[in-house]
Amino acid sequence: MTAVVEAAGLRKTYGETVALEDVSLSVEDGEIFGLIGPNGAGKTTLVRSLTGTTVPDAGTARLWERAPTAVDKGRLGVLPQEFSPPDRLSARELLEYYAGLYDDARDPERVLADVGLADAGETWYENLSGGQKRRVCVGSAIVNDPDVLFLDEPTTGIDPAGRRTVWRLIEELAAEGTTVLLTTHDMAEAERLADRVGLLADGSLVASGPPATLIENHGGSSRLTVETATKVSTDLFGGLEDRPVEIDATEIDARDGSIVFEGVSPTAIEAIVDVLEAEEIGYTSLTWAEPDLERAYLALADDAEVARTGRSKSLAEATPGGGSADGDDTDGIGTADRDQPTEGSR
Ligand SMILES: Nc1ncnc2c1ncn2[C@@H]1O[C@H](COP(=O)(O)OP(=O)(O)OP(=O)(O)O)[C@@H](O)[C@H]1O
Repeated sequence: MTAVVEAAGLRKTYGETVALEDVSLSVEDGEIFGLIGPNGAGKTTLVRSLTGTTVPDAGTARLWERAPTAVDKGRLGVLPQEFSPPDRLSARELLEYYAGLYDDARDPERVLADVGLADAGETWYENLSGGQKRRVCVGSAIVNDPDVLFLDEPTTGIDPAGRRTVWRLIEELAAEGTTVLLTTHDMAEAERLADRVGLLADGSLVASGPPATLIENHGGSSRLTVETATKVSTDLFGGLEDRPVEIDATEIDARDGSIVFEGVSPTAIEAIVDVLEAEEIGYTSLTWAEPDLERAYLALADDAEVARTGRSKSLAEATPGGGSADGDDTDGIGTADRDQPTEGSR
């Protein structure tokens, strides 16, 4: 396999903000690479470095072993996070316009159908719904039939059925050999589409690998959540050491209105239900969840946060009012007199 997209030791700062710190990755020919990470982690900055729309302070970005700015633009498809095409063109006219910029473009009518807009071709861009607008933008990024496609949150605002349409389209493009770098906050999207996923946190690539490997290594274990009308004591299940009933779980955690069994085996469900019924505890639902990419992501992002600040963000977020768990507000951001370095092109 050949590396088509490569970052080596990329660093990018904006004033005091370190947007990227020593980021290295490579995306192979025909691969879909998913880039995930919290808001402000540096994903867009990485995409912009790789597409030549921002210049890193250090390190190199390469497409087919060349500087991104030296690559024939006809071979690239780029869907930025925010994209504002001319309002007063219809969806069809917009795709025809973008197709006209390339010597060898796809049929705009076919692209309209591919993004699920065959019936909205006559509608002006400004009159399309938010999700329809995003579909046109996805269409405009693929109209030149690119060899490498950068998609920054392609399905934001698109309804679930439309999302699947776009997912199938991305899968088809990859099957035909297009290399895709996909930025997303939708873990189901990353899990379904990506051959490999990279997690950026605070400008650093903290983990990468196939979704199944990240899930296996960081996704925890199977979990049963029982929604109850009242708070239930874990003592009912005998704690972990001294159980009156054998509940096969690694951790039992009582919360307000729910009790969570971690590392629980399916055979334990019957015993749990027996306890609830014997104790006459009403419950509204029992939800079984296998580890998934979302849980792996949360665990990895939290590890990164702890490494950076010494504190768990999930704890801080669980605190009413969104303050930090220990009440320390030294991280609060003052708005007065704040330097806000910008780069003109953003
Ligand atoms: N042009 C700019 N000027 C100043 N700061 C910037 C600029 N672009 C990005 N930043 C800062 O760099 C950091 C990384 O931003 P970036 O947009 O790359 O994050 P992201 O991972 O794409 O976030 P999101 O998930 O919210 O889209 C943030 O702290 C952001 O405020």
